[in-house]
Amino acid sequence: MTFKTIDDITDLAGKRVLVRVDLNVPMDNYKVTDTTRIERVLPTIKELSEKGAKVILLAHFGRPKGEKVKEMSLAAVARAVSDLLGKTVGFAEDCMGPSAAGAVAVMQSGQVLLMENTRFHKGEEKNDPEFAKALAANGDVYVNDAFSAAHRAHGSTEGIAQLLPAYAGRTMQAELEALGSALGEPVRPVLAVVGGAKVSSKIDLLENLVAKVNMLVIGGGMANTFLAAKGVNVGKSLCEHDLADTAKKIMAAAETAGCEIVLPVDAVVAKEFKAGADNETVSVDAIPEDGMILDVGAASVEVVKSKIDAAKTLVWNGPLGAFEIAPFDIATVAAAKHAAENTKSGKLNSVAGGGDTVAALNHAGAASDFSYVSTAGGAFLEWLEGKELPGVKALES
Ligand SMILES: Nc1ncnc2c1ncn2[C@@H]1O[C@H](COP(=O)(O)OP(=O)(O)O)[C@@H](O)[C@H]1O
Ligand SMILES: O=C(OP(=O)(O)O)[C@H](O)COP(=O)(O)O
Repeated sequence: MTFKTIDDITDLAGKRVLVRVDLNVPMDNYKVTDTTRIERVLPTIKELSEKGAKVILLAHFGRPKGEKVKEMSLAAVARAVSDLLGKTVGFAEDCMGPSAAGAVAVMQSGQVLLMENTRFHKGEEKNDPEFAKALAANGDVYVNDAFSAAHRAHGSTEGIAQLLPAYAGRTMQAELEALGSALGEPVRPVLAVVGGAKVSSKIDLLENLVAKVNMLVIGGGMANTFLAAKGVNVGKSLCEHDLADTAKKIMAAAETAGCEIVLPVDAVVAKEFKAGADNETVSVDAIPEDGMILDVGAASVEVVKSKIDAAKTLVWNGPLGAFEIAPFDIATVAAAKHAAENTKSGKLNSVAGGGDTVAALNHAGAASDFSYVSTAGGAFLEWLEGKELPGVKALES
């Protein structure tokens, strides 16, 4: 597929450039706790700004479902972008309408403005053409630098690209090139590790993924849904019981494809979701009724390590446990360090991605030893499945 890049935009000086970025960063009490995604979009912002464009950033944050949710405002993120860019980043209270237009109208060449969360409008996720039109009204051209949101056919990732001349940003280009060269023809056996909390939005892609990989380790919140589908009582754990049939279908597809599915054999359970909560490690057959699985147990970690040893290529999205709250980071840190060691010694090609996964690898001190770290989680897995990503497709020239 070919697409235009920033090199193809003529006469950038003074142009209003709407840049879709992914600023869906891990946050704690209005403080950004991992800045990787921001750092990755800085080259595009800097280049456009240095070439005299008016740089207008569009982004989503969390899943506010079309409502204005204070905790999901991008105002705090604007400050973090400003600090890392070393330049003031203005903030518009809305991504469309009078406040957006007013903020854009007073911009000078080279200035940078971040618009409020696009998902505060229902039209974003519906990819409503009227919403896309309202976004497009503030720009002359559109640049998509959010590879990690390119699996979403939303107003700011797909709809808008139909309305304005559309170009790929530097990170979008770099991600596609790096993933192509790291995983275009992966050396087998290939191991996928999938964990995290976005169960309903990622479970479907596992059905195709099992046909592409030799082993699939399932951890984190995702594992609970599979365990429950197998009749395990997961107590009060994060679990999507209504997806039991989907989980069963995936396990059947894996068997047909000859992909080994590895589920936890033990779990660290607690009664509260908080740092330092009292916890115990139990077999998955003995989860207390009032317990929550917050990490996979030590025996499961050993199994995961042995699968990493058996693999020549690793793709990883989603932490194995609630790594933000100690001690439920133990399994994720141990697996990350093990994969980093195997990569350093040349035994493993390791690719990991996802906002929280990257934060977890940084927390483990392992990110720099991975072969490649993508900003994308779900998008990267869908790319691996061989799916066309709507946000990328819309850039096709
Ligand atoms: N057993 C679990 N119970 C609840 N939350 C979990 C569990 N395991 C992992 N998580 C949470 O999953 C989140 C990351 O999931 P996800 O957003 O899917 O990953 P990524 O952003 O890397 O794609 C983290 O915030 C982590 O706390
Ligand atoms: O964080 C993201 O994806 P990821 O958790 O798969 O890395 C992207 O910003 C997409 O967010 P979404 O999964 O709410 O559409």
